[in-house]
Amino acid sequence: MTVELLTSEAEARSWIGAAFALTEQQWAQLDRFAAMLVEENAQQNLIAASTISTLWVRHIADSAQLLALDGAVEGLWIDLGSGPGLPGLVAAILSPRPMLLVESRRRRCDFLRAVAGELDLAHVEVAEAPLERIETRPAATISARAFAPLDKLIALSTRFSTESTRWLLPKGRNAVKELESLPQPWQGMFHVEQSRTDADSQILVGMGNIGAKQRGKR
Ligand SMILES: C[S@@+](CC[C@H](N)C(=O)[O-])C[C@H]1O[C@@H](n2cnc3c(N)ncnc32)[C@H](O)[C@@H]1O
Repeated sequence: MTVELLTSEAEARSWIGAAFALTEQQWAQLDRFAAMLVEENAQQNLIAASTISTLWVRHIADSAQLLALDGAVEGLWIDLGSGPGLPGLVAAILSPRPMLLVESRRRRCDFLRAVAGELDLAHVEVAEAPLERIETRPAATISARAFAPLDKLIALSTRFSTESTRWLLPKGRNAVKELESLPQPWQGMFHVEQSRTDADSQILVGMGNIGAKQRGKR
């Protein structure tokens, strides 16, 4: 499907406002999150400095577009390797669904907790540990942005999936290549969506319990 690319900060804001019918409070929360992200970036490396001038396209809308692709309307969303909350905190501002942010680095978790606290996002939980050590919980949605190569990502996270889990995996330029490297039964669980924020990037959208389909078998 053809999507209209967001090419400016104004377009990114305008698309988010229209797509999610934002309240004033949500606008204020997104603006505050963006400001805290830029401020904290001077203390720890959260986003490339070169992307600060295009923060709304490159990070906020880039994260928000995942929520627009999510078929699940309720249930736990788990964001793997959340870093500064991309896409997890953006999705949590736009949706009241329970959000589990999994992040192994303490300073990043401190930032995630600070934002969730200041923005009063009581439905956000921060799991400060490697994903490998997180207790298994069934997820309605699993997202992972710049977290791990696809095969590793699936191996680490399949235990959180059920037959109705929605997978939202922005994969940049290598999306199709990574998908094609998966065993056939897993490939069939995904389709590819064009990113709204980068003409060369794509998002793998999947559905189901990957663990239930054994590697190499149809
Ligand atoms: C490249 S960053 C991406 C962060 C964020 N998703 C984004 O798009 O900006 C990957 C993040 O995953 C975290 N991470 C890597 N391996 C992890 C693991 N096994 N469990 C939890 N977090 C992990 C890193 O600490 C880092 O914050």
